[in-house]
Amino acid sequence: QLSTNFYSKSCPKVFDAVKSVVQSAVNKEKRMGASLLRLHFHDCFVNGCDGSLLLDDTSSFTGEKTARPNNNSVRGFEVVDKIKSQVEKTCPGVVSCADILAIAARDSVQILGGPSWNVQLGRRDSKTASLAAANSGVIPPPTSTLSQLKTRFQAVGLNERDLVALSGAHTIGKARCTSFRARIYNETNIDASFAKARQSQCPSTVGSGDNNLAPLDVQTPDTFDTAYFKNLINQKGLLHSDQILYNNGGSTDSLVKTYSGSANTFNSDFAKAMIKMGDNKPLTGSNGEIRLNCRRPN
Ligand code: HEM
Ligand SMILES: [Ca+2]
Ligand SMILES: [Ca+2]
Repeated sequence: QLSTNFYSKSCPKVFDAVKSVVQSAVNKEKRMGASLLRLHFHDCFVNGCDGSLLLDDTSSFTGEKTARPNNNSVRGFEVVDKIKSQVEKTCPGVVSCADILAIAARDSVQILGGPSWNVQLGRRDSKTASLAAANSGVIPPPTSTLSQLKTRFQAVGLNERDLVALSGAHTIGKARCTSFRARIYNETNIDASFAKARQSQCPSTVGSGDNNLAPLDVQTPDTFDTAYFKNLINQKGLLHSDQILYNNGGSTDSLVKTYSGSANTFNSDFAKAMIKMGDNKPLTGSNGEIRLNCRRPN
């Protein structure tokens, strides 16, 4: 039901408006591109791409921001607010927050050196959000096995190829010590000097240094490239869920090799998979609403 020309009459300037805010946010801090990309993922995996993640808690529901995968982790809400207020100035009441996340994700990837694609549009915003849904495991934890990752992606219409391509998003951005502690101290499929370097900033004791950050891609944390896949081949994946994609004999090993050697294949598969992910259960027609403020229902 979505289409690339959804706003061509009602808000043709939406693309310029989003892009300019994303550009200045990334100019200020490269990591923000990663953070914006992740927001679209965490929105789409919980009850579809409906902007639910953006809602603050209200008296009638507790939202998703404090859910396990999100708490002290997802960021970029102020940038989304800035985009929304720019877009509202240009075309009041027309563009959904869910669509803004999809466009901002695309722009972020492109600005950091990755592919671009035509974003499918026409999503509407949810009037509510669910802490329980966000905590239910639909967003897989970094401790997941490969088969758990596949199941979670399959549940939203994404296959194994999409899983590997989309995991390539970890070519940018950062993770907290608490997300990779178990891997760097306990696992064997990890490069020894890499583990040592990470351990120096992430103490083994649970609760100490939990929020210390490390780049997901040890080589080029601010560039959207294929270094992530080269890291996996060198056993330098930061998360358990990263390294599991290249595990000597695993079903995804050959895809990792393909992407590590071909930016064109990776870029094209990543773009396709992003469009598929963005197609998950959108609200359309008269369902949902166009929120005026992304943080609360109208
Ligand atoms: C395959 C399953 C996935 C798992 C288990 C996973 C897990 C994680 C974890 C644990 C972090 C670090 C969070 C923290 O420590 O605060 C992270 C960061 C990130 N993830 Fe994923 N992720 C997955 C897939 C994806 C997908 C599909 C995307 C986007 C298309 C994505 C984009 C990102 C980005 C860009 C960051 C860095 C964010 C920042 O620096 O603000 N991830 N992910
Ligand atoms: Ca959602
Ligand atoms: Ca990179």
